[in-house]
Amino acid sequence: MEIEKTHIPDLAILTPRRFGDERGFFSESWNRKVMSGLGVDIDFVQDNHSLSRTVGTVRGLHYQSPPHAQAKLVRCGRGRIYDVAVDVRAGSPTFGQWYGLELSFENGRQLMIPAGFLHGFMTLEPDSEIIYKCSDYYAPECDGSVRFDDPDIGIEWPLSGVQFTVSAKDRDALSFRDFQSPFIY
Ligand SMILES: Cc1cn([C@H]2C[C@H](O)[C@@H](COP(=O)(O)OP(=O)(O)O[C@H]3O[C@H](C)C(=O)[C@H](O)[C@H]3O)O2)c(=O)[nH]c1=O
Repeated sequence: MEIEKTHIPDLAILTPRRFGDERGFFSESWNRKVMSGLGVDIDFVQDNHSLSRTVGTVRGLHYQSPPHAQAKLVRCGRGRIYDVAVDVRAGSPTFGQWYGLELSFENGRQLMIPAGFLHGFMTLEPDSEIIYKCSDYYAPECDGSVRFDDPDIGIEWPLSGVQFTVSAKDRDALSFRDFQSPFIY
Protein backbone atom coordinates (compact mmCIF):
# COMPACT_ATOMS: atom_id res chain seq x y z
CA MET A 1 0.00 0.00 0.00
CA GLU A 2 1.54 3.34 -1.05
CA ILE A 3 0.51 6.43 0.93
CA GLU A 4 1.07 9.97 -0.38
CA LYS A 5 0.45 13.15 1.58
CA THR A 6 -1.26 16.22 0.08
CA HIS A 7 -0.86 19.90 0.92
CA ILE A 8 -3.77 19.51 3.35
CA PRO A 9 -2.93 17.88 6.71
CA ASP A 10 -4.39 14.35 7.14
CA LEU A 11 -5.77 14.22 3.55
CA ALA A 12 -3.86 11.44 1.80
CA ILE A 13 -3.84 9.27 -1.33
CA LEU A 14 -3.65 5.50 -0.85
CA THR A 15 -2.69 3.24 -3.75
CA PRO A 16 -2.99 -0.47 -2.99
CA ARG A 17 -0.57 -2.85 -4.68
CA ARG A 18 -2.03 -4.85 -7.59
CA PHE A 19 -0.84 -8.43 -8.14
CA GLY A 20 -1.20 -8.92 -11.89
CA ASP A 21 -1.24 -12.22 -13.72
CA GLU A 22 -2.71 -13.66 -16.90
CA ARG A 23 -6.21 -13.55 -15.33
CA GLY A 24 -6.06 -9.85 -14.42
CA PHE A 25 -5.14 -8.58 -10.94
CA PHE A 26 -5.72 -9.02 -7.21
CA SER A 27 -5.53 -6.17 -4.72
CA GLU A 28 -6.28 -5.68 -1.04
CA SER A 29 -8.37 -2.50 -1.24
CA TRP A 30 -8.31 -2.00 2.54
CA ASN A 31 -6.30 -3.64 5.33
CA ARG A 32 -6.74 -2.12 8.78
CA LYS A 33 -3.55 -3.66 10.21
CA VAL A 34 -1.44 -2.38 7.31
CA MET A 35 -2.98 1.07 7.52
CA SER A 36 -2.65 1.39 11.29
CA GLY A 37 1.02 0.50 10.77
CA LEU A 38 1.12 3.54 8.46
CA GLY A 39 -0.54 5.67 11.12
CA VAL A 40 -4.08 5.57 9.71
CA ASP A 41 -6.30 3.65 12.13
CA ILE A 42 -9.97 4.09 11.31
CA ASP A 43 -12.81 1.76 12.27
CA PHE A 44 -14.95 1.97 9.11
CA VAL A 45 -18.52 0.81 9.76
CA GLN A 46 -20.36 1.39 6.48
CA ASP A 47 -19.53 0.86 2.81
CA ASN A 48 -21.33 2.91 0.16
CA HIS A 49 -21.57 2.28 -3.55
CA SER A 50 -23.08 4.62 -6.13
CA LEU A 51 -23.44 4.51 -9.90
CA SER A 52 -23.66 7.67 -11.98
CA ARG A 53 -24.82 7.09 -15.54
CA THR A 54 -23.78 10.24 -17.36
CA VAL A 55 -20.56 12.24 -17.78
CA GLY A 56 -20.76 15.46 -15.79
CA THR A 57 -22.78 14.00 -12.92
CA VAL A 58 -21.88 15.89 -9.74
CA ARG A 59 -22.59 14.54 -6.26
CA GLY A 60 -21.69 16.88 -3.42
CA LEU A 61 -20.33 18.77 -1.69
CA HIS A 62 -21.59 16.77 1.28
CA TYR A 63 -20.78 16.35 4.97
CA GLN A 64 -22.29 14.84 8.09
CA SER A 65 -22.08 16.97 11.25
CA PRO A 66 -20.97 15.66 14.63
CA PRO A 67 -21.84 13.47 16.44
CA HIS A 68 -21.98 11.50 13.18
CA ALA A 69 -19.12 13.08 11.24
CA GLN A 70 -17.65 10.65 8.71
CA ALA A 71 -14.11 9.98 7.61
CA LYS A 72 -14.21 8.41 4.13
CA LEU A 73 -11.98 6.26 1.97
CA VAL A 74 -13.09 6.73 -1.64
CA ARG A 75 -12.23 4.68 -4.71
CA CYS A 76 -13.58 4.33 -8.24
CA GLY A 77 -14.68 0.80 -9.08
CA ARG A 78 -15.60 1.54 -12.71
CA GLY A 79 -14.99 4.52 -14.99
CA ARG A 80 -13.30 7.74 -13.95
CA ILE A 81 -14.19 10.61 -11.59
CA TYR A 82 -12.65 13.82 -10.32
CA ASP A 83 -12.88 13.55 -6.54
CA VAL A 84 -12.63 16.63 -4.32
CA ALA A 85 -12.31 17.24 -0.60
CA VAL A 86 -12.55 20.67 1.05
CA ASP A 87 -11.05 21.28 4.49
CA VAL A 88 -13.72 22.87 6.71
CA ARG A 89 -12.18 22.17 10.12
CA ALA A 90 -12.35 25.41 12.08
CA GLY A 91 -8.80 26.39 13.03
CA SER A 92 -7.16 24.29 10.32
CA PRO A 93 -4.25 26.06 8.55
CA THR A 94 -5.87 24.98 5.27
CA PHE A 95 -9.46 25.92 6.16
CA GLY A 96 -11.47 26.48 2.97
CA GLN A 97 -8.79 24.94 0.76
CA TRP A 98 -9.67 22.12 -1.64
CA TYR A 99 -7.79 19.21 -3.15
CA GLY A 100 -8.89 17.18 -6.17
CA LEU A 101 -7.60 14.23 -8.15
CA GLU A 102 -8.71 11.68 -10.71
CA LEU A 103 -9.79 8.35 -9.28
CA SER A 104 -10.38 5.58 -11.78
CA PHE A 105 -10.61 1.82 -12.10
CA GLU A 106 -7.34 2.06 -14.03
CA ASN A 107 -5.28 4.05 -11.53
CA GLY A 108 -6.68 2.26 -8.45
CA ARG A 109 -6.04 5.33 -6.29
CA GLN A 110 -8.08 6.04 -3.15
CA LEU A 111 -8.63 9.35 -1.36
CA MET A 112 -8.45 9.15 2.44
CA ILE A 113 -10.68 11.97 3.73
CA PRO A 114 -10.79 12.67 7.48
CA ALA A 115 -13.97 13.87 9.21
CA GLY A 116 -14.32 17.63 8.85
CA PHE A 117 -14.21 17.82 5.07
CA LEU A 118 -16.79 18.48 2.38
CA HIS A 119 -16.71 15.72 -0.22
CA GLY A 120 -17.92 15.62 -3.80
CA PHE A 121 -17.05 14.31 -7.25
CA MET A 122 -17.72 14.82 -10.95
CA THR A 123 -17.88 11.89 -13.35
CA LEU A 124 -15.54 11.93 -16.33
CA GLU A 125 -16.90 8.80 -17.99
CA PRO A 126 -20.39 7.29 -18.31
CA ASP A 127 -21.43 4.57 -15.84
CA SER A 128 -18.84 5.53 -13.24
CA GLU A 129 -19.14 3.80 -9.88
CA ILE A 130 -17.64 4.87 -6.58
CA ILE A 131 -17.23 2.65 -3.57
CA TYR A 132 -16.35 4.27 -0.27
CA LYS A 133 -15.91 3.34 3.35
CA CYS A 134 -17.38 5.55 6.08
CA SER A 135 -16.35 5.79 9.72
CA ASP A 136 -19.91 6.48 10.94
CA TYR A 137 -23.39 5.44 9.93
CA TYR A 138 -25.69 7.47 7.72
CA ALA A 139 -27.46 10.09 9.81
CA PRO A 140 -29.80 12.14 7.59
CA GLU A 141 -30.47 14.55 10.46
CA CYS A 142 -26.76 15.46 10.33
CA ASP A 143 -26.52 15.57 6.53
CA GLY A 144 -25.52 18.85 4.89
CA SER A 145 -24.36 20.15 1.51
CA VAL A 146 -22.56 23.17 0.04
CA ARG A 147 -22.67 24.24 -3.63
CA PHE A 148 -20.08 22.38 -5.68
CA ASP A 149 -19.45 25.49 -7.80
CA ASP A 150 -19.25 28.01 -4.96
CA PRO A 151 -16.86 30.81 -6.01
CA ASP A 152 -15.53 31.22 -2.45
CA ILE A 153 -14.16 27.66 -2.62
CA GLY A 154 -13.21 27.93 -6.30
CA ILE A 155 -12.88 24.26 -7.23
CA GLU A 156 -11.37 23.92 -10.72
CA TRP A 157 -13.59 21.11 -12.00
CA PRO A 158 -12.13 19.43 -15.10
CA LEU A 159 -15.30 19.73 -17.24
CA SER A 160 -16.92 22.98 -18.28
CA GLY A 161 -19.60 23.88 -20.78
CA VAL A 162 -21.44 20.59 -20.21
CA GLN A 163 -24.92 20.11 -18.79
CA PHE A 164 -24.17 18.88 -15.24
CA THR A 165 -26.45 16.27 -13.72
CA VAL A 166 -27.09 17.41 -10.14
CA SER A 167 -29.71 16.33 -7.58
CA ALA A 168 -32.27 18.87 -6.36
CA LYS A 169 -30.64 18.71 -2.92
CA ASP A 170 -27.28 19.68 -4.42
CA ARG A 171 -28.78 22.40 -6.62
CA ASP A 172 -30.33 23.96 -3.48
CA ALA A 173 -27.18 23.51 -1.36
CA LEU A 174 -25.77 26.22 0.89
CA SER A 175 -23.33 28.82 -0.32
CA PHE A 176 -19.97 28.54 1.43
CA ARG A 177 -20.63 32.00 2.91
CA ASP A 178 -23.78 30.68 4.65
CA PHE A 179 -22.10 27.45 5.79
CA GLN A 180 -21.28 27.33 9.53
CA SER A 181 -18.65 24.68 10.12
CA PRO A 182 -19.51 22.25 12.94
CA PHE A 183 -15.97 20.82 12.84
CA ILE A 184 -12.92 21.66 14.93
CA TYR A 185 -9.34 21.01 13.74
C1 LIG B 1 -25.48 8.89 1.77
C2 LIG B 1 -26.58 7.88 1.98
C3 LIG B 1 -27.77 7.98 1.29
N1 LIG B 1 -28.76 7.05 1.51
C4 LIG B 1 -29.99 7.17 0.75
C5 LIG B 1 -30.70 8.50 0.91
C6 LIG B 1 -31.32 8.77 -0.44
O1 LIG B 1 -32.62 8.20 -0.48
C7 LIG B 1 -30.43 8.03 -1.42
C8 LIG B 1 -29.50 8.96 -2.21
O2 LIG B 1 -28.82 9.76 -1.26
P1 LIG B 1 -28.00 11.01 -1.75
O3 LIG B 1 -28.76 11.73 -2.83
O4 LIG B 1 -27.58 11.79 -0.52
O5 LIG B 1 -26.73 10.32 -2.40
P2 LIG B 1 -25.41 11.08 -2.93
O6 LIG B 1 -25.77 12.37 -3.60
O7 LIG B 1 -24.60 10.08 -3.66
O8 LIG B 1 -24.68 11.48 -1.58
C9 LIG B 1 -23.40 10.98 -1.24
O9 LIG B 1 -22.48 11.59 -2.10
C10 LIG B 1 -21.36 12.25 -1.58
C11 LIG B 1 -20.28 12.24 -2.63
C12 LIG B 1 -20.88 11.76 -0.28
O10 LIG B 1 -19.69 11.81 0.05
C13 LIG B 1 -21.86 11.30 0.70
O11 LIG B 1 -21.49 10.02 1.23
C14 LIG B 1 -23.25 11.22 0.24
O12 LIG B 1 -23.85 12.44 0.62
O13 LIG B 1 -29.64 7.12 -0.64
C15 LIG B 1 -28.62 6.01 2.41
O14 LIG B 1 -29.53 5.18 2.62
N2 LIG B 1 -27.44 5.92 3.12
C16 LIG B 1 -26.41 6.80 2.93
O15 LIG B 1 -25.34 6.66 3.58
